[in-house]
Order: sequence, then C-alpha cells, then structure tokens
Amino acid sequence: MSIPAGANTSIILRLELERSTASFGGIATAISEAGGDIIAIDVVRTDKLTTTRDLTINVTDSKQTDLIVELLGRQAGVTVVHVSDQTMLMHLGGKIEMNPKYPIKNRNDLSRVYTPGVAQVCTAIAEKPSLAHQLTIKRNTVAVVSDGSAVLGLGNIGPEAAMPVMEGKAMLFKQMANVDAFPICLDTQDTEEIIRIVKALSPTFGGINLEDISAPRCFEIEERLVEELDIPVFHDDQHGTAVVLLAGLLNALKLTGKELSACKIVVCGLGAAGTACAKMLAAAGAANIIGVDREGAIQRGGRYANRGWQWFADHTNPHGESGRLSDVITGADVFIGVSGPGVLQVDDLKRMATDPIVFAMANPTPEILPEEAEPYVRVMATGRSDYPNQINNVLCFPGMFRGLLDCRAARVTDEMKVAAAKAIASVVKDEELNETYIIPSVFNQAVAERVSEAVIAAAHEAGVARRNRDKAPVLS
Ligand SMILES: NC(=O)c1ccc[n+]([C@@H]2O[C@H](COP(=O)([O-])OP(=O)(O)OC[C@H]3O[C@@H](n4cnc5c(N)ncnc54)[C@H](O)[C@@H]3O)[C@@H](O)[C@H]2O)c1
Ligand SMILES: O=C(O)C[C@H](O)C(=O)O
Ligand SMILES: [Mg+2]
Repeated sequence: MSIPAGANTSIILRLELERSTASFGGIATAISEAGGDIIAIDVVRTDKLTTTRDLTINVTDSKQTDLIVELLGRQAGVTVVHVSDQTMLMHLGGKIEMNPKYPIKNRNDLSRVYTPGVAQVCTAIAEKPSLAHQLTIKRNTVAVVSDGSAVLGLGNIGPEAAMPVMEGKAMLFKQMANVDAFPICLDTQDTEEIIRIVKALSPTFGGINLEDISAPRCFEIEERLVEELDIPVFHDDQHGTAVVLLAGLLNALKLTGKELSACKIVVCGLGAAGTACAKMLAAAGAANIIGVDREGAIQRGGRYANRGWQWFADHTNPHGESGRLSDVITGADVFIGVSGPGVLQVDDLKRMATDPIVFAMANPTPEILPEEAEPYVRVMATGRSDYPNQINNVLCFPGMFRGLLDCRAARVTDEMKVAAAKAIASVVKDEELNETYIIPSVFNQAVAERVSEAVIAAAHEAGVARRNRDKAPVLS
C-alpha cells in the first residue's frame, strides 16, 4: 500500500505486547522518532502474558509507516500484528449507495411504482419525451464519466482505478448541491467509442460531467458531445479548474495590487486543465501567458499536432521566450501548475517577480510543497484539502450542475463560467481577504448556492435556459 507524500492519513497498528518485556514508553518514543503522532490507544484484549492494543497514528506518507513498523519490530516483546489505513477502510465496498425515495409497503404501492401503474408514466413519456425531465431521475442526475486516462496526476491508470475518484466526485455533488451523480468508468479510450457510449447513456441523465480524460482527446470528446446532445456536457478538469483558478487569481491579485493584464503568467502542464486555464485567463484579459510542458515553452507561431498546444502557439508567449520552466519562470508574477509533483524548485521561486503568486494545483502531490515554497511567495495555493487556499474544481462543479439542472440549460456558455468564477471569488469579502484566505472553503455552503444562481442568471441571459425557475413542474 502506498500513501502519497504529505497525504496526512491515519493508520491503525495492532500490536501484541508481552507484558513482562514490552515497554510502552519505548513504543511511544519509537513512533515519535519516526515522525508519527499517536492520537488514540484502544485495548483489544489482555491475558496473563500478553496485551493487544490498537494504536491510531497520524502519518504523512508510506515511508513514515514503514519506519514506524521497522522501529517497533526492534522493540523487545512487541509484535506488529497488522497495519490498516483509515483512508483505505473508508473505501471498503465503495463510498456511495442507491436509496429509494419511498418504501414499498403494500401491493397498492407496488402497483404504483411498478407494474401496472408505471405503464401510465411510460406512455406519457413515450408521447412527450421531454416529460422524462419531470417524471424520472433525469431531472437531478448527472453522469460522472471517465476513461481513466488522466486520473488526478497519477496518469493513465485505467477505469477500475479511476472509480474511487469518481465515487468521491459523486459524494461531493450530493453533499454540496444535492445533485445525484453516478460514476461511470469506461473500458475504452477510443474517442469515437466514448462519444458513442455517452450519447447512448444520455437518456438517463440531465447532464454529463466528463472527468479525468487526458488531453488532447478530451477536447474533441467534449466538443462533439456538446454538439450532439441536448443536455449540458462539462469537462470538469478543463472548465471547473479554470473557473476556480480565475476566482482565486482575481482575489490574489487584489492583495498584490497587480493588474491581470500586466502580469507575466507561466502555466505549467498543458493538458486538459492547463489549456482551459490559459484560455480563461486570456479571456479575462491576461496578455502575457507562457505555456510550458515537458519539452519546454511553447513558441509563438510554432506548429503543433496537439491542438491544445497549437492554441498556445497562436495566442500566447508574445515576447518569444524559450527554454524550460526554470528559464521562463524568471520575472513571472504568477505560476499556475497543473502538471505533476515536484516540477517547481525553490530556486525558480527566487527568480520570480516581487510578490509572486504560486498555485501548485497538481493532485495529489503539488508542483512544490507549500512548506518549501511559503518563505519565497506572497500567495500560495494547492489543489489539496490540507492547505488553507485550496484551488480545486470542487468549488465549481456541484453549483455549476445545480444551476444547469434547475434551469434545464442546453449547454454551458463562457459567460456562465465567468459568472461562476466571480460568484466564487465574491464569497471572500474584501475585508476578509488575506494571503491564506483568497478562496472560500469547499465546506462553505454559500459557494454552490452562489454559483448556481450565477449560472442560472447567465443561462437566461444567453437564452439557453429551458425552464423558468419560478414555474412549478407541468405534466402536460
Ligand atoms: N486542483 C484542481 O482542481 C485540478 C483540476 C484538474 C487537474 N488538476 C491536476 O492537474 C494535473 C493535470 O491534469 P490534466 O487533467 O490536465 O491532465 P492531462 O493528462 O490532460 O495533462 C497533463 C499535462 O501535464 C504535462 N506534464 C506532466 N508532467 C510534467 C512536467 N514534469 N513538466 C511539464 N509538464 C508536465 C503532460 O505532458 C500533459 O500535457 C493533474 O495533477 C491533476 O490532478 C488539478
Ligand atoms: O479530483 C480533484 O481533486 C481535482 C481534479 O479533478 C483533478 O483531477 O485533480
Ligand atoms: Mg479531475
């Protein structure tokens, strides 16, 4: 079992201790020497010779766990019976389940929810398919679709391994915005096949949230589905990320007093998230964006087979800067990382402009760890929940879909995204704004509410809303 660096999880160690030889003081010292923090001790059983205890210990990564087990193994009279991880335990059997809205208590109920009564509802929908929005789960249900090709920053780990992330997204949809979301991980990474399957699934759903599908395939998949379906399709890693990034950056710039249009912004990792973030920043007025991927900076005027990179060649790097990240970071006001772990070094930070803003958003491990970066940056954010400024698309997708479903929007427009970004930014009041509070907490219920209201207003303005909010559902 591998726990990513800085994951800060808890493990439970079951220890069998020989009463005559084991020293609890020695055990506690060994754990603390390894960097672990004991937070609970439970006695499981005792007999004349031995005592068995469960120790709950906070650890930061697998190496710490391994060291604890090794040091305890050296203690006289101590046997490590097993190690379990609380994060793994929370995933036993998956994280979500389906529940009926009503109990079926008698034959009368049965004949309404099922045969024969249900036939009346089926016939009504067959005569008027749009009634599916009122008489089925379509009204409040979103498919979270992944092919497992770009799961967090873990890469192409396949559909089964993607499921825990998609289940987590479904939990967040429900908790933040009361949207019923269902994880669907596909055993194909073929663009045409994904489009065909999602189209075939669409009658069940009121919206499609594409998740963790790698660039550049994700661009074509989303575009075609938007064109060919009459329900909203939203690639979260592109647009959700871009929305939240813009919200955080607008607030961070208020602190540094710099104008977006005057900032040099380096975007590192030009995949789904990086391309969408750069497009959003350009639309908001950024004029000096430089995109960097593994091979270095994208050159203005260059030709690239990757259509995301071609956008960078056509629209960014106005001064023709070249080289690797460590070259183009010189003089940058803002670093946006959506690439992978450890890409940014402390020396790079030292070459940035005054009051640097660093959003190291790769998950689960950021481009630079906050504790390394903090002394050299003015505003720091990561994508993770264990850091105060969490720039994560969870601040967008629940409220975005709540709004889309409520007004039955046909699609997501650029205006809706900008409105969502401003709504998120507005939750942090100017008088509250500071270096460790540029973006609201994901637990702030006002976020999803404000995002959905902003999305509904923008949908009506753009003429893509198909349901007036104040209207009661009509059945004919
Ligand atoms: N915080 C958030 O809300 C959020 C949202 C979306 C994605 N992300 C993170 O962003 C990262 C990318 O996600 P994606 O969906 O865009 O994936 P993707 O596969 O579409 O793109 C990743 C890109 O990063 C590049 N890259 C990887 N390592 C690099 C390195 N060392 N230097 C330069 N470029 C590098 C790849 O070549 C690729 O172009 C992941 O770590 C993901 O977890 C964070
Ligand atoms: O899943 C997350 O936490 C954010 C984002 O969708 C990612 O892929 O990293
Ligand atoms: Mg994602």
